[in-house]
Amino acid sequence: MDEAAALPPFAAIVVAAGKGERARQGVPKQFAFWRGKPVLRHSVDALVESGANPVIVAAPSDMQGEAHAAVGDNPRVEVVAGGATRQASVRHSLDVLAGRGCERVLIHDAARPELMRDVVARLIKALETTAGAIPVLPVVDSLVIASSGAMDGKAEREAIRRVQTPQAFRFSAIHAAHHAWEGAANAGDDAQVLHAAGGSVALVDGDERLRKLTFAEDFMDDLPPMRIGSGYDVHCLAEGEELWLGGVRIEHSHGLSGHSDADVALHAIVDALLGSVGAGDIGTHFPPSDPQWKGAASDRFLTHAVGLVTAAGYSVGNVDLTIVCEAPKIGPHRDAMRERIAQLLGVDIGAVSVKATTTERLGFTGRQEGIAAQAVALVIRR
Ligand SMILES: C[C@@](CO)(OP(=O)(O)O)[C@H](O)COP(=O)(O)OP(=O)(O)OC[C@H]1O[C@@H](n2ccc(N)nc2=O)[C@H](O)[C@@H]1O
Repeated sequence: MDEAAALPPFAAIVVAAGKGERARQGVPKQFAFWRGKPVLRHSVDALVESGANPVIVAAPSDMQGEAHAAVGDNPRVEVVAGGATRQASVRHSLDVLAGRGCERVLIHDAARPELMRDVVARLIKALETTAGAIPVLPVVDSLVIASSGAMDGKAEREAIRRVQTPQAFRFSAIHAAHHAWEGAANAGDDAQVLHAAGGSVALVDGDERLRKLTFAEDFMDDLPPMRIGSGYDVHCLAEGEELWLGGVRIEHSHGLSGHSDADVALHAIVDALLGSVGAGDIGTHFPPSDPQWKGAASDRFLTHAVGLVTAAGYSVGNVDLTIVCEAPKIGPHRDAMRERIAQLLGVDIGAVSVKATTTERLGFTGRQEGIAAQAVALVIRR
């Protein structure tokens, strides 16, 4: 039987308002790519698939757009502004849910991307008998009490558990507890808030896969050492247009027409880089229907693609570009293109190959109606 179908109705809150600088991903870690999509997207999708409705995502107030982009268009997901602290984000999200008849709520940290349906089911079931339930794991290492840098006794690990999220609560209990919280210091988690209000908190089995992504190396431990991507683009040749190829302006009887500067060579490289980390294609990031890209220089598209490769935990290894056209001759401009592309990619010129070929006057390129370009990119785990 489908587990989601067996669960009673519940809402979810995903706290994603932190800065996450320790992960050094260039963006807050909840928006960094991990296993092919933003960290935040993983648990939001898992909660939606488990039946959570709605899923409230508390994101930084100045990154609401990034949060919407990260979670995609899902009618069951609502993005709200988080607060200055995790607790403020949770309290505000609970207030957003108030009055909607919500009886159960899961509260989850976005930095824990792997969320298993069986953990959700265990947590929701525990609410039949307690006001709160949290997933925990035993401590396997021996523990010591430290004092001034020295061992000051042994701690009984049997009495200690490692706590994870999501944490499940009867809505009325946790909502009241957050508003009653007197603690000057920020509560470590929501179970402590409920416990301080006298609520009972049950322990259920957690899962090692629910680990929190905190440091840069957390983003790399399972990444394949290398990934490749390919890109292909075409643009029409037209009189009165400028000809930009490989980031270089070339004098020619015709130029390329398009929404941007139509640099078909850079576009192929952009798609190869985006493809290497599964980040869509150039048109999803820079829609030709979006007026802001009218006449845009394509080097900014390449810079954006390199940023996404970096955020995914990779750096550019090498790129191999082939320009397909009868004219102009690419040879005289090859090294200028290689130099400009290497500069944009942040790699040595030796990592950039620029080739050219005619199609023996065959097809649209042979009739000089347009220029095509294809590229392959290798990215290497940082
Ligand atoms: C660089 C930009 C800047 O706006 O414009 P140009 O200067 O090339 O015109 C665009 O990003 C250039 O996007 P590009 O992807 O080459 O344009 P198109 O071929 O028209 O595709 C636009 C979008 O439609 C999608 N698409 C395209 C063809 C197709 N049969 N189905 C699709 O879903 C693609 O995934 C792409 O995201």
